[in-house]
Amino acid sequence: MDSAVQIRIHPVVDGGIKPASPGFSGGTLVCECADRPVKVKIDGQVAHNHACGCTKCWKPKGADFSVVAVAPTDKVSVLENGDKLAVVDPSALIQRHACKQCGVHMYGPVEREHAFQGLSFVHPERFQEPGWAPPGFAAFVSSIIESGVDPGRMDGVRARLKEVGLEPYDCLSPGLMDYVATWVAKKSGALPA
Ligand SMILES: N[C@@H](CCC(=O)N[C@@H](CS)C(=O)NCC(=O)O)C(=O)O
Ligand SMILES: [Zn+2]
Ligand SMILES: [Zn+2]
Repeated sequence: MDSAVQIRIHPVVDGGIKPASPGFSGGTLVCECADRPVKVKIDGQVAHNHACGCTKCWKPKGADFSVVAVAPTDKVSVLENGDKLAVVDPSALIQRHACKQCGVHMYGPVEREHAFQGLSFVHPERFQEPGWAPPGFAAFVSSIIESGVDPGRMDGVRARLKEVGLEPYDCLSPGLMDYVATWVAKKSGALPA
């Protein structure tokens, strides 16, 4: 069997990445609960969508990666059943609000002083509407080993990511890393504000 076939990056990647709809103006994220699902509204398109291999981002069952993007926190609102939400790790930079019943992470605002302050991390695959911006790269790829992936599979995983057009990085993409470093340098005074 072709080894690529056995690699499960994520359902929205493995099934063929669908392009964004130019007219997508936002939608509603819905958790996996059949009863009283949590619903979160996002106004506008998401940005910086990517596959993330870290242990902290929510992954659907059987996937080695999450698919996660950002939206401005002021464009995020809980529509229904917010009483089912709880913050997974209050000490983390990203305050991931998960459904206590099904475990899906619904939104994760960055409130701390940070380059990403004012943004919320969301999982676009939970939109009930099509047309959201697809993932464009893969972040924290080596971190999938921390979830138990055999290190010997990494060459195949990286080859598969490249094959589907998701350049693999072991942290964020160079553009985002530069953005974060620039923010830090401006804060410390190493660069003019
Ligand atoms: N190797 C670590 C990496 C965790 C990590 O740094 N995740 C990134 C990408 S989501 C991050 O920005 N985390 C901030 C946070 O979790 O609040 C793991 O897999 O747990
Ligand atoms: Zn749920
Ligand atoms: Zn992550």
